[in-house]
Order: sequence, then structure tokens, then C-alpha cells
Amino acid sequence: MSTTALNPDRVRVPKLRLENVTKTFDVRGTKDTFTAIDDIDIDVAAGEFLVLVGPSGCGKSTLLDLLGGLSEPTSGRILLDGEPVTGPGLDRGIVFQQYALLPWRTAHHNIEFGLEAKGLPRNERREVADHYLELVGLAGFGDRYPHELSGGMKQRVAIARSLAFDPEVLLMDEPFAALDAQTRESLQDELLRIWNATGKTILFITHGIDEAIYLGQRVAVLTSRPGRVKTFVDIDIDRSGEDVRSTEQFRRYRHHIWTLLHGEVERAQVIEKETVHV
Ligand SMILES: Nc1ncnc2c1ncn2[C@@H]1O[C@H](COP(=O)(O)OP(=O)(O)OP(=O)(O)O)[C@@H](O)[C@H]1O
Repeated sequence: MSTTALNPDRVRVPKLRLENVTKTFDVRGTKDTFTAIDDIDIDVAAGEFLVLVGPSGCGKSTLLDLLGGLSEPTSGRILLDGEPVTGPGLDRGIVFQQYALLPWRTAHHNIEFGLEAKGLPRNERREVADHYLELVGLAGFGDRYPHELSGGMKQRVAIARSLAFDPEVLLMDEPFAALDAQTRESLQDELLRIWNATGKTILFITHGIDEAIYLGQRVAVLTSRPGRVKTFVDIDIDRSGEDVRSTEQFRRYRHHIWTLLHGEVERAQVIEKETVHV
């Protein structure tokens, strides 16, 4: 088990680079500012699966907005393949906790959405949509509307939609948080399979320690407000066995990350109470 305070040198040519990223917000009705994210430095290698785990309110969603180009850092830079991110783009696919499917479109048409923007002809759009439906295990469900699909199926469609326009990076914001435990575990396996099949670079945000260890090649543990990277933990587990989460190896990682997070969660709760009483 290795823990490093700085990014490992092995990440030489990052796909995605967050360079001293800070985000502050104006506090309404005052001249004060509030620092949500403070001086975050992260390099994500091409094809890496990096998980960010942190206490509530540490700035995970703020970070995702920045990566998605939905807002701008107050200082610092975000680079994708060396180029600054200046706004939203099809080079980044985002999967949110809530499925964000268009209810009036079938699964096929939801997946084809980004492809229309790319100007792909109709028959090619359908081919791509079918390919990704099959990849997420939903071949034959293309004609279903979101209300005809279970929560897990909707999230699979959302993943297929993000993959269909072939983004450079897949950004996932607690995509399985709203699902029941069994569905979540099966989608975690699906996601690892898809990652192996596509070689995509994935940045995945979660509250869940088990989820972080199960999915990540590397886990960035964030501090409570303001969000900083407390440490990176390299995950090296054998995922081929039956019940990976019950192994001694897994248990050790769980305890290690729990210990790192525990103090942060307590600190976050104190800060939250103080904020309420201001
Ligand atoms: N537009 C905004 N204006 C002011 N403060 C904001 C704004 N957006 C977020 N914040 C504050 O920044 C901090 C980080 O918020 P963020 O939603 O990124 O945290 P989070 O880690 O995603 O939380 P959770 O895990 O609970 O979803 C919070 O204290 C939040 O109140």
C-alpha cells in the first residue's frame, strides 16, 4: 500500500491536469469570499481510472463543474491534452447521479443526442447507439422510453450516451449513489468492464470508500472545506476473485482510507454546524 503526498512522477503525460486550481465564491450580502477548493493539483494519466473521495461539502461537485467547463477556476488552470478547458465540450462526457435522460426520447434517441450535434448521419447514429447499448448490456432496449426502464437501466443509458460521442475523458459524479446496493455493485462491474474495453480516462467522484477502492487504480482523498488533496492512495487489488470486498487486502485499504477520511468528516460536521449558527 503506498501513499504519496504529491502526484507520482509516473504520470508523465497527463490526459487531464488540474494546476493549482482554486475556486472561491462571493458570500451573498457581504464582501467576503468563500473558498470551496484550494490549490488542487491533480494529473490524470491517459487511460487511468482515478477516484476522488471526500466528505460532504468538500467541493466535489464544484470540481466537476470546473472540469466540465460549466464554471471557471478563480485561479489555476485545467488542461485537457495540454489545452486549457474554456467551456463545455464533447471531449468530456459527464454522467451525473440523476440520470439526466430526456424523458420524451427513447434510449436510442437519448444516446444519439450528442451524435446529432456532431452531425453524424442518421444510419451511423443508430449503429453507434446500438453498439453502446450492447456494451452496457441493454441490446434490444433501444425503443424504450426512460419511464419504461429501471434506475440501473437508465444509468446504463446515461453511460452509453456519454461514451457514444467518444469523449477523451469520462467524468462521473456519484453516478450510482441513487441505486440499490445490488444494482450498484453490478454497475460497478459493468463500468470496469467498459473501462477495460474502451481504455477511457475516467475521473469518478464518490462518497463511498468501498466504491473508491473497488473501482480506482488510484484514489485521491480530499480534505473537508476547503477541498484540497490530502493524499493519493495507489490501489493494487486482485479483482478476479468471488468476493473481492471481503478480502484482507481490501479490508486494509478500507481501513487506511477510512482513517484518512475520518478526521475530515468530523471536521466537515463541525464546520457545517458553525455555518448554521452564523
Ligand atoms: N454557487 C455557489 N455559491 C456559493 N457557495 C457555493 C456555490 N456552489 C457551492 N458552494 C459551496 O461550496 C462548498 C462545496 O460545495 P460542493 O457542492 O462542491 O460540495 P460537495 O463535496 O459536492 O458536497 P456533497 O458531497 O454534499 O454533494 C459548499 O460549502 C457549498 O455550499
